[in-house]
Amino acid sequence: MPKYNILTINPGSTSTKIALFKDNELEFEQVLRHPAEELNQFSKLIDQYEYRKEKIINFLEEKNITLKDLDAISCRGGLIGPIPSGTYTINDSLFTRLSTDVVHASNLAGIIGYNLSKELDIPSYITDPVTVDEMAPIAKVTGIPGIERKSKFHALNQKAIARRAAKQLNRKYDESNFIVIHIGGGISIGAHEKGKVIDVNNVIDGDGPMAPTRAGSIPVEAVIDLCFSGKYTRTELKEYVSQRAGLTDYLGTSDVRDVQEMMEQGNEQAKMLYEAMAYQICKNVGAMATVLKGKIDAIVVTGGVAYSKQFIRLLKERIDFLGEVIVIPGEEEMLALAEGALRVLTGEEEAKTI
Ligand SMILES: Nc1ncnc2c1ncn2[C@@H]1O[C@H](COP(=O)(O)OP(=O)(O)OP(=O)(O)O)[C@@H](O)[C@H]1O
Ligand SMILES: CCCC(=O)O
Repeated sequence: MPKYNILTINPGSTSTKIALFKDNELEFEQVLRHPAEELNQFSKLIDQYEYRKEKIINFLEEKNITLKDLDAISCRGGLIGPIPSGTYTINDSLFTRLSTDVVHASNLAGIIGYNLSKELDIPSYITDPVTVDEMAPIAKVTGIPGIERKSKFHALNQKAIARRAAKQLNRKYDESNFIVIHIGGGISIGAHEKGKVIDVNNVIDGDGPMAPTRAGSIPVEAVIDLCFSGKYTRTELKEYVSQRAGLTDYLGTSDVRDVQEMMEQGNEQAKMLYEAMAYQICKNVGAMATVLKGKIDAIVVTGGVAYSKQFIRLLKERIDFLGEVIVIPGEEEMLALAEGALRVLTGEEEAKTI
């Protein structure tokens, strides 16, 4: 049986991850770093398109990968408005959605992927973009008519990791209930009920726990005061709460390993903030436990910070009583992208379109 060569593309704020899969077997994975001095030449994210595309093509050429041998390109999907979970063919209409108002690096994946795929005459896809929306109507209600809570989270990794946990437990994902905690630069905590994420904090717009780079939920009155303080433009304030707040602003680092080192050296503020982050995560887990009415097959912890046994111990102190805690550190986004495309290429699933 011939295998499919699938290129996966997953851009972050300072790097672009690419990987080549033969079906779901990883051939190689590479992080292409984008130093600040190179990114600083672009005033808008969309302007980084050519630069990142060139980096990918140059790297593949250096590795002697013939682009013509690719069968499909699978891309991280970004902020494109609420859509159901699944794999989507990138067509002109999705391309337009991806390229309109690009405020998150993940949108660049599909923009690059679609252009490359047209040159190569192969299909390109996105799977489980950041704005996958399976939230129950009741979870969207706020106290202000016309304002709804939105579903923006690590959908790709949360879903992939929940499926893996289900496998570990010999269960089916769509017959199980999980609380998934993704702890990376941002933190999302999702209530997965029978394969649907019926409630989750909006990790992009400032909802949920304080995170390494993010403010999390802040009392509204203080936010109003900040908006009118004259200290920030609208763009600056948005950038601050989503990129430079949280541990980054308090301690000058978003690296939780640095924070642990500070604690070892007796830094009391670092210890308090580290514990506060764990405390806030647990409080949100408690909320999601009520969303699932206590019927929880497992709580699954993932993301970079899940590598820290010390942090996991802190979480367990408060959430152990709710059920089994499964730790799957890191993320499986590249594999999830390859598998998303593969399900379509093999006919197991029909690609969605918008
Ligand atoms: N062994 C470790 N111990 C503690 N923290 C770790 C360890 N390894 C990685 N981290 C932390 O994980 C965080 C990064 O996680 P991750 O790579 O999932 O984030 P990201 O991809 O940048 O952002 P996001 O997951 O929100 O998209 C950093 O704070 C890093 O310090
Ligand atoms: C949810 C997408 C990743 C992030 O910005 O934290």
